Amino acid sequence: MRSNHKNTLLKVVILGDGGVGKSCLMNRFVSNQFDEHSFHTIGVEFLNKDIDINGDTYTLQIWDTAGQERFKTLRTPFYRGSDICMLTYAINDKSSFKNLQMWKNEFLYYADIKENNQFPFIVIGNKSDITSEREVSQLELETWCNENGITSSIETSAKNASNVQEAFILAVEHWLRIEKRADKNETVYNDTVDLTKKQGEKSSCCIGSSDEN
Ligand SMILES: Nc1nc2c(ncn2[C@@H]2O[C@H](COP(=O)(O)OP(=O)(O)OP(=O)(O)O)[C@@H](O)[C@H]2O)c(=O)[nH]1
Repeated sequence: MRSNHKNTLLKVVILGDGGVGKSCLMNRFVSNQFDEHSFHTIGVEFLNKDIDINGDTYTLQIWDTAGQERFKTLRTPFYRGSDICMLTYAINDKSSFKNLQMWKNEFLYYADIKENNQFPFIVIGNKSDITSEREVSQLELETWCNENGITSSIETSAKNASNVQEAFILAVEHWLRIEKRADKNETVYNDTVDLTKKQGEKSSCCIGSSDEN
């Protein structure tokens, strides 16, 4: 009997300032471990992990990048071909939140993405276990996402494993929504061409876009 089970490989890149917890998030997700004395990443590192969503398997190839400015030339060549981008800050570090815009722009430029509202970004507010030191409110997070057309965001703690699995699932679900919409538009495009084009006539149809993210 043939199975309809699909296996899809997705490249996920994690960006954000040095020290926000990108490596710890990846290690919590992949190995369920947390390192209190995690070293700064130099360049990039990647790990694979499979997750199942609605009966299909997604192999996430997770690229953890160096957040420190001095490693910019080492990390940016790895942005191309990404399927998902996780923009990460720490809830106790306002400046890492303010830098999200810079990270988004850097990613769009080096990944060479033209239609930025069609790309699955997810914003991660890490270190949610230290709320007593909170410098970024949930409202500020929502506002920034709204202003930037981003519909997926979540607060996580790599330390106590809160919402880490959920963040990666949310990211894949976001990717799936965009993928389905692209398929639908393609079908509409093909139907339009087939149904309206008379023989010998040039096609001049265009694909409609949607505000929904
Ligand atoms: N309290 C708390 N500390 C965390 C959490 N995640 C990471 N840390 C700590 O934050 C520090 C930096 O974590 P990393 O994962 O190395 O940060 P990074 O973003 O990968 O840093 P770069 O490699 O320099 O870009 C380490 O001391 C971690 O133990 C968290 O969820 N809560």
